[in-house]
Amino acid sequence: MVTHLARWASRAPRETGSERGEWRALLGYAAAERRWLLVGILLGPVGTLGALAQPVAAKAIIDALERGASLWRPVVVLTVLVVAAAALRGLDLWLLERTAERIVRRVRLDLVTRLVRASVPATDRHPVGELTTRVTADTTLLRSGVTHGLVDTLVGAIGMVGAVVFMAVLDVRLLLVAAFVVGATFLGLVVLLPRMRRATEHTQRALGGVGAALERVLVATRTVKASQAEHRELATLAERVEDAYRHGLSFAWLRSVGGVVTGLAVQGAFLVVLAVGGVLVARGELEVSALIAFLLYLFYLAGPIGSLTTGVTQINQALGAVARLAPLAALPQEETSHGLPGGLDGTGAGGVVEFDRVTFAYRADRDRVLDGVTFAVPARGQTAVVGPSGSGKSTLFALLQRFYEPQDGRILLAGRDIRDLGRSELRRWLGYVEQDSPVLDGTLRDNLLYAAPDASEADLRDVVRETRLDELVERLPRGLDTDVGTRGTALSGGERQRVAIARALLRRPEVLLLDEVTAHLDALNEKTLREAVARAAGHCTVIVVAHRLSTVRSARHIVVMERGRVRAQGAHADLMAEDLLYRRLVTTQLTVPSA
Ligand SMILES: Nc1ncnc2c1ncn2[C@@H]1O[C@H](COP(=O)(O)OP(=O)(O)OP(=O)(O)O)[C@@H](O)[C@H]1O
Repeated sequence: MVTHLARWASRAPRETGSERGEWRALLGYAAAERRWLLVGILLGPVGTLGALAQPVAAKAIIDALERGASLWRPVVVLTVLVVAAAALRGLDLWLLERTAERIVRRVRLDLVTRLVRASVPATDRHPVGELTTRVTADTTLLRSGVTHGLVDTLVGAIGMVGAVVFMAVLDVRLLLVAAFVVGATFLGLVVLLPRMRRATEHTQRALGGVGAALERVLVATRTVKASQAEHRELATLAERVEDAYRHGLSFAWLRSVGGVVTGLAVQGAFLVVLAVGGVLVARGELEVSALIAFLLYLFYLAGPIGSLTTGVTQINQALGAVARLAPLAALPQEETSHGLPGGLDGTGAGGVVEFDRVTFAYRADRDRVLDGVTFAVPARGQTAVVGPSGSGKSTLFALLQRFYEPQDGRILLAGRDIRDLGRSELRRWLGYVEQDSPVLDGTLRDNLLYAAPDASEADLRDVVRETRLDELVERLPRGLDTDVGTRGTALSGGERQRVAIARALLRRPEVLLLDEVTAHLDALNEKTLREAVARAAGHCTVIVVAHRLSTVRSARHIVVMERGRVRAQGAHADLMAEDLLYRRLVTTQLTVPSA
């Protein structure tokens, strides 16, 4: 789904930073709903004409009164005008609200799609809370600007021009006096608008800050409480909320000033017109009915001026929202092409997975995390990767799944460069268990079937048994259909890990990537996991970032990483005999004994 916002965001930075570009994006969204907007725009002036004609009808009643003529016709005309104008306004409002909702639905859908499909490096750079605020709060601002803002501005302008024409017909001299009102209002708007936009921008940024600060607390609630850091976090949050309040207040103040300026201008002009008009009536140069009609137009003028002010303010806010949403719309997406023709067909020469002189840094201006890494993983069985913390072990998995692209070298899966496979084809072959073993909000069944939604009930039961989750299923009140809670808080650490492994196994991957947790598991849990992984290694290739002695002992092949390089590789006994770092790792880090 490509939107105007995304198209605009993908253009040269010169244009994305410009008001022209923002306008283009805003009108692009409006154009997508042009049919209904047009109806809304047309209904607005029709209603306005109905309202504009009311003073004329009122004048007709007064004239009829003066002449002693029948009143019923002008009274009926006035009543019809009043009712029709109100009905049209209601219909217009409903259509506009509906169009606004449709536009905002489109924008939100587009943005969430882009966020979910964004590449891993792109999302790494944004705090989640801030992204959430953009998608919710900023799109709401866009909502009003792109519909009510545009329509109010147009309807206000038409109403103003209409009133001016009618007033000119009635008396040009009085019109000149009224022009003062229009001039003063525009002058006020010109001064106030940029300030209002800045205030909105600051408010929205502060709101993004609230989202980011809240996310920081909520993802680590237990750590925050255990560290007794609530008051510090609350202080930060309160500061951000206060910030949003201050800027919101300054916007409200500017808006009120705008309202007072336009209100005073209309009232002031009313008094001046009354005085000047009174003199003209006294001199016999103006009819009383013409003066009354003129004054009614003047009062009427407050409406279009109000519409115009609100409309321009809303457009201004929406333009700001467009500018803030643009970076989200420009988030680089993971390409989902199917790669070069010909899928995978069994094992390639030299091992199922092969790293060939792979060099990688998370950012171009940072140190290399992997530096010329070369090793091959034999088909079937377990290969363990060990090394000191930060030596680049988990990064190997991230590259193998193409979350990131190496700057140099290549990675082969079954003899084919993974870049030629396309991400979806590649990931179909892989199962991945993260170090944190995340459990998603939902039932145990949802969690187990997450990576293989089409797995059969029999397969599900098999995997549950293999990973010894059957005991847990029996214990849970609703078995597999028990809600395991937000972020899996209803499960123990060991259970979470087994759920994560079961989820990956159910996918029946050719290559299972397992990032072992460093936490010490009890002997039973560890044995269960080891057996489940050993069984998996019988029919697929298991690569495990190992933190336990039992894991390296049962591995066919061990790769020792040190500061982004492969330092040694081989079997456990050989490495124990030959490699100092490995020996040290075994005695210091891989200390969890075999159960
Ligand atoms: N998303 C990221 N952005 C930037 N740097 C990262 C990112 N992920 C990891 N790093 C850095 O890359 C280096 C290697 O990290 P990696 O997670 O691969 O190490 P590891 O060997 O798996 O460590 P551990 O055993 O502690 O899990 C570390 O210095 C880490 O700070």
